Amino acid sequence: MRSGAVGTSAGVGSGRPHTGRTVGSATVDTSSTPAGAAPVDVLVARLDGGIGLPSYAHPGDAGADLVTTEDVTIAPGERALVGTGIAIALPAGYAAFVHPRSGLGHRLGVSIVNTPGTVDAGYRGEIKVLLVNHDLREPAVFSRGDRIAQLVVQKVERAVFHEVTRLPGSARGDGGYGSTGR
Ligand SMILES: O=c1ccn([C@H]2C[C@H](O)[C@@H](COP(=O)(O)OP(=O)(O)OP(=O)(O)O)O2)c(=O)[nH]1
Repeated sequence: MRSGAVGTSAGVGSGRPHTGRTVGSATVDTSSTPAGAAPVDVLVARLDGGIGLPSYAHPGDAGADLVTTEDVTIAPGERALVGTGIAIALPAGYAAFVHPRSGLGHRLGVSIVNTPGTVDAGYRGEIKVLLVNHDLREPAVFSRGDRIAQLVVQKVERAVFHEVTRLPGSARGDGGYGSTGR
């Protein structure tokens, strides 16, 4: 929990321990994981000593912020592959997804070309972010240490693909691409 004028309260009526912070008369859930779920351990190698570990801005955030190791200016409509200075080893059965930050999209028109980027459990290289500046007029300017993306760690399934000649029916069928109307 961040320092500040926040308190810890016991859950009421849930029958289980519950941590929260009090904002006005409301209690805001500050648990960073679903009830009873332990956080997953992810090994991190810092490839750039001046860069910190990925970090969650708030309890309960899904994405841990990633920063750029370099100063970079992206011209309107251009893209740039940017290093984050970290490499990770995820447990088997997990992947990490590199998502854009909504604030950068709103403020600068910056997103990620291949959003979300997929970091495989077996990948040991530096996590990089392929930023794109969608703004038509203004360059996007980032300094070393600026937060450029967020990393969401998730469990993933491995599928076994079984070929069939005919798929089971469904309510949607092959409708898509606006088939339900506007
Ligand atoms: O935004 C991203 C996306 C991917 N990667 C790294 C981790 C991932 O495990 C690896 C390969 O990514 P992906 O499978 O998307 O790349 P590909 O174009 O299919 O290349 P490859 O042939 O290497 O799989 O690149 C990143 O660092 N950032």
